[in-house]
Amino acid sequence: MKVDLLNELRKQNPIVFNISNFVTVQDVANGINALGASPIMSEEVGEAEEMVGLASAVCLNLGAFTQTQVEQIRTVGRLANQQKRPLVVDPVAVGAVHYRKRVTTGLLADFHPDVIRGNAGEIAALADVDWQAKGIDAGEGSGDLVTIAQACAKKQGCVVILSGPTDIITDGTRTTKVLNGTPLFQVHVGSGDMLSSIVAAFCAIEEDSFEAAQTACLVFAAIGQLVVKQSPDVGAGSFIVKLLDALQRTTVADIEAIATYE
Ligand SMILES: Nc1ncnc2c1ncn2[C@@H]1O[C@H](COP(=O)(O)OP(=O)(O)O)[C@@H](O)[C@H]1O
Ligand SMILES: Cc1ncsc1CCOP(=O)(O)O
Ligand SMILES: [Mg+2]
Repeated sequence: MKVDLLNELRKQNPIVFNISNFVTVQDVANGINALGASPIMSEEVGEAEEMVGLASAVCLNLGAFTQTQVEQIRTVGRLANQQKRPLVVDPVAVGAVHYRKRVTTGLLADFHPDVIRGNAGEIAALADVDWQAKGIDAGEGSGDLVTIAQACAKKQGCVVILSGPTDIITDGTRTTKVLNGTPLFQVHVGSGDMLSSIVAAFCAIEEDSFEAAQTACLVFAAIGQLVVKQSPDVGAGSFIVKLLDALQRTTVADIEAIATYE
């Protein structure tokens, strides 16, 4: 695990172009900014080519799109492939809404992501595995999560992150489980969206998407865990504030001291 990619990220301060959703856009921007990357957002297809050109990685969040935005997302995804920018997709609620699954499947036929990051309900849906997703949340299912993540990686031909109490990162062959984290991530809407853009930030500075993805998962989960260790009384409101502080201040050594993965 290359935890010191975090120092490289802070040194390079890569620009990450995000198509976010209106719910969590500010968390995403401040999250990657605090960590050490440089966010930029856009909703206008007319500037897509320039946006992709100036960015070192692109994150497409499918959390709340209109038909117009789907066409912007399609254009940006194709441009990211053409301009060889690392591309991360977050398929929010694709397991809970048939319309989203249909649109997302169409988008994934038009461009190729380097990493897909979702919870169990979302990754199961993209692997065509039976699962009861619950809105934006993972929901319930009985399948083995490592098997589901690997099936999704093989089907989609990219690195897959199945996040949750344990994050599973796989390219279909290599697989890592990150055991760090805190249940408080679940009481803040936007935790997953922040992680997806942080994955894009690491992809901007590390060519191997699997390495980038596993480091991003460890860094984010460990920093959340450290927040709770340092402030045991933290609740849903103060968690995000303290998380932003910790994204800015936590060192590679702090993370290495509690890193738990296999
Ligand atoms: N119960 C939990 N314990 C520890 N970490 C968690 C838990 N649930 C989620 N996380 C962490 O929260 C972040 C967001 O993951 P997740 O909740 O799966 O995404 P989403 O918000 O898209 O459903 C990840 O870093 C994950 O490791
Ligand atoms: C509530 C909500 N509705 C549409 S997108 C969104 C945010 C999802 O954020 P996350 O997947 O990070 O919890
Ligand atoms: Mg999500």
